[in-house]
Amino acid sequence: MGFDLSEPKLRRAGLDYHDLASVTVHEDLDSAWAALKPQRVFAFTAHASQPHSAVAYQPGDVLLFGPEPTGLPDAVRNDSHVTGQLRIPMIPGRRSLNLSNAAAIVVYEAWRQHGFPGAV
Ligand SMILES: C[S@@+](CC[C@H](N)C(=O)[O-])C[C@H]1O[C@@H](n2cnc3c(N)ncnc32)[C@H](O)[C@@H]1O
Repeated sequence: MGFDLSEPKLRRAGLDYHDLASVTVHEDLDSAWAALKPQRVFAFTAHASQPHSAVAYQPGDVLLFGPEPTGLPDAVRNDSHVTGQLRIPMIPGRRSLNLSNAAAIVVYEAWRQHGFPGAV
């Protein structure tokens, strides 16, 4: 994953919201595929050409992001479970967004497409 999920750091990063998140740590990618049995997996990378907003997100979709320092390795991007590679548009000359911002943009887009269920 590329960062430490140990309790003090997670608590600090998540402020008082962290216990609202449901987090599962899988042993490795194969264990994650076995547990999730995904129909569709979107790998997010600045190297893709299709924009993240071009997809109609569905329940059960897996959104796959790379670790902060290195991004997704080629072997993961080209894993047979990955059904699409998507890019979040950026202004020219920028290499990438940080991981939390990238994840927030995509999750929010999926939530927006479904009419923000559960929002107030
Ligand atoms: C900080 S970035 C990784 C940077 C890494 N040094 C690189 O050049 O690939 C962490 C993760 O955020 C996601 N990400 C960041 N910017 C993105 C973009 N413009 N489009 C899609 N995914 C992005 C990717 O999943 C990436 O692996």
